Amino acid sequence: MRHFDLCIIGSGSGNTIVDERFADLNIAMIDQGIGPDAVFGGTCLNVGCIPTKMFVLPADLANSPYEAARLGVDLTFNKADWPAIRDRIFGRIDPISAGGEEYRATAPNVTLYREHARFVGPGTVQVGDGQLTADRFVIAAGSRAVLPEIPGLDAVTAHTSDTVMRIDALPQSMIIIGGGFIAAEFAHIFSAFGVDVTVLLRSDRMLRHEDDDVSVRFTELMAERVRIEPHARIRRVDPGETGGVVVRTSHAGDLTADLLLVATGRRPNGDQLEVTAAGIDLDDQGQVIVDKYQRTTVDGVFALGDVCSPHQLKHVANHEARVVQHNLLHPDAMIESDHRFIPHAVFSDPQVAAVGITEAEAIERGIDYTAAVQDYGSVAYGWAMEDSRHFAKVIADRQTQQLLGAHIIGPQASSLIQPLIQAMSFGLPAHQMARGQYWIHPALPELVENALLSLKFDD
Ligand SMILES: Cc1cc2nc3c(=O)[nH]c(=O)nc-3n(C[C@H](O)[C@H](O)[C@H](O)COP(=O)(O)OP(=O)(O)OC[C@H]3O[C@@H](n4cnc5c(N)ncnc54)[C@H](O)[C@@H]3O)c2cc1C
Ligand SMILES: NC(=O)c1ccc[n+]([C@@H]2O[C@H](COP(=O)([O-])OP(=O)(O)OC[C@H]3O[C@@H](n4cnc5c(N)ncnc54)[C@H](O)[C@@H]3O)[C@@H](O)[C@H]2O)c1
Repeated sequence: MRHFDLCIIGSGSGNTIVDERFADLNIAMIDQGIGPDAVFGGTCLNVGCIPTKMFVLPADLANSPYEAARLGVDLTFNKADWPAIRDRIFGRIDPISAGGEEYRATAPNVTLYREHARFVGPGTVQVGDGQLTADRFVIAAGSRAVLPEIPGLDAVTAHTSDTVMRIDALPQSMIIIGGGFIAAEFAHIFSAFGVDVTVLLRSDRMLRHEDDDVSVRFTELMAERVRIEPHARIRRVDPGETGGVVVRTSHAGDLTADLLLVATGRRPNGDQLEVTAAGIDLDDQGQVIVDKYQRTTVDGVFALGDVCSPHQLKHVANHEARVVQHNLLHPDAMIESDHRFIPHAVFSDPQVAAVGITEAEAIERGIDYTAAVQDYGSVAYGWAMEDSRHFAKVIADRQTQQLLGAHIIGPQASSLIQPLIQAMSFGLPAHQMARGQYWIHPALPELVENALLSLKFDD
């Protein structure tokens, strides 16, 4: 049985840990691969953040005639050349994945295993037919798409985000089950490309974890482009008579489509890694339990990213990887992860971005807060855009003026949110942030300035 100084399981953010400072360690890296082709490099690069955003860009263009017409420009959307878009995107991504694998496979102090791993005892991992041991482990095994228990689902082709970006041709129609991040982004992508999209929701709204004002507005705006079925009650799924699927519901009868996309959340992979065989504890959500140093319940075993975090976001996985990297190198001077103000963005149309608490959470926690909603159309650039649909909402502590939450729905939301993340991270009070700096006129960040100035404080 081979023994290593360090074993890293997962080549997503886990792959960022090993650099020249680890040159004197004998390292095993294990990755079974991701997506239909079991590629190297994890979710974000291959089947997550990067390809989705590369599809969003042409989708935004395909959707632009609608906006252009409002402003007096006559554009026509003719068609999306799906194979060309798909092949351009993966023609750029696949070589990066292959190059990353080659780099790791040829590193003198790294042994790369491209197989499924599972713990069989403390400090011992089964990899394919063999076993290995290591002094220290990093569990960076990510998460996987969950398929809900719907009768018949296993007898139809149910796409997930892992497969839907590589389909041969655009379908004419698509049913999406779920109303979260992935549903919101793919509903935009495929409807912009001309696909007839139906979204089946368990609740009454898409993005229901966002601030209520945002999720209500998002659902209204998305409903102009796709069919949304709230409170959908799915009885079963069957293959369609001429291909595709039939989703049988008890609220709207049988719904048919050429393609079914399931986007109902992702489950951490600690169970399949059988971490409990090594004494590593999982919580009731299946996440590997870690402390503030990213240490699991077993000495010498760290975890990071989706496998241990309620925030399944790449910037969180990357942050935690930097913490783990430091703590491996400096076991006597460990640093803590900073999970205070974790932002997120949904790259749909409209975009949504948020950081901190929602207004409902402020009420639930009994916080003495003040909130302000600022419409895009109320600032110069938004007025020039003739925007009447989008807004920013800020929530602050009424006494300290510290920002507690920020929520933006509209163009460039994912960029506009950044100064608000900065203010929260560095403790900048709202009015000081608004008046302590220039805001370029007539640029869109004046939306943030005016939202801050709209907050009413006691003094
Ligand atoms: C469609 C989609 C879009 C997304 N868009 C965004 C976005 O815009 N912004 C954002 O911040 N986040 C986004 N995310 C989330 C983001 O991709 C993840 O949070 C992030 O990639 C997690 O990184 P990780 O290192 O924890 O895991 P991963 O990158 O998933 O790496 C885990 C690796 O471990 C391997 N592995 C798992 N189990 C085993 C095992 N037992 N044996 C061997 N190998 C194993 C897997 O094959 C995988 O390669 C998106 C996710 C999806 C699905
Ligand atoms: N832009 C981004 O940062 C981005 C983009 C995509 C994915 N992600 C990450 O990936 C994760 C997974 O995305 P997701 O959209 O699959 O999950 P999600 O948690 O965002 O949404 C899941 C949706 O499925 C619904 N649902 C759950 N079980 C269901 C069932 N049995 N029947 C019907 N509906 C059901 C939920 O009500 C919810 O609407 C996200 O939570 C996010 O962390 C991030």
